[in-house]
Amino acid sequence: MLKRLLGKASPILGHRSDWLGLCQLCRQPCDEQALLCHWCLQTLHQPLCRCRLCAAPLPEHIKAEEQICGRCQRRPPPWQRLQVIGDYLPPYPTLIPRLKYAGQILLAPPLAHMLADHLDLAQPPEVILPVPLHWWRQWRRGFNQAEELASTLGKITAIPCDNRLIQRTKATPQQTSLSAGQRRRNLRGAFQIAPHAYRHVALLDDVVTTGATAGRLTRLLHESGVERVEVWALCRTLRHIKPG
Ligand SMILES: O=P(O)(O)OC[C@H]1O[C@H](OP(=O)(O)OP(=O)(O)O)[C@H](O)[C@@H]1O
Repeated sequence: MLKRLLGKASPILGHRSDWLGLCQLCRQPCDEQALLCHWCLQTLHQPLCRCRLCAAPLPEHIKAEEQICGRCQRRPPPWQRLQVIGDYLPPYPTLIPRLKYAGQILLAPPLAHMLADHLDLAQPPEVILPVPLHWWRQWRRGFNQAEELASTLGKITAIPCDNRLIQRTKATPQQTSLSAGQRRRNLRGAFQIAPHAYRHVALLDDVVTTGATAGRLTRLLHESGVERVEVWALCRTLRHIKPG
């Protein structure tokens, strides 16, 4: 139903030929390669100073090495860093569902460019690992939004992507419809990690909400020998991420 509604509300944007030369947000004519006009692109930017662990916004004057919020100092999440563009605030609640549920995969490259602009790559990971979908959901959707983002991000950063290391072996209900506790339980036994030799990885998802997905995968990656897991996502929600 949601797919059908979003499909009607917004034009299909699966191929460059589908684009009518209008900004995908304000519908004004626009020449931008980014599919968004100059003004709407500005609304995608968010402040850069954020907690290194949960990406909550912090005052600008805090030094980089001290950028850990009070909550994360008390109860740190399992990953070593969370990097996002910003909070899940407009226009992201418009753009991300269009990408995922209305098949507008041409939105992935401009969103990946925006994320790249917000990443600190002083210590780059060896590999980008997009969070996988179960094959059945990927087949129904026609693509995996995280793989689409990873593909562009890999080209921009020159960091290779590995779409096969993590397998989603269990078809679980969507996280979106569940409470925080249900989200954690929902993912039990959902993923498998293939043998590898990575030590520092970036796990890429579209959104981090409670952190259940990123947390589950971080633990599995640590168990498989990874020492440093960075989580990269377009957005985080404003609720505090639960450590486990
Ligand atoms: O931080 P969390 O609370 O785990 O929530 C975030 C996850 O929820 C969404 O996926 P969902 O399972 O809804 O599937 P989707 O890709 O079909 O939207 C999103 O793509 C993340 O993977």
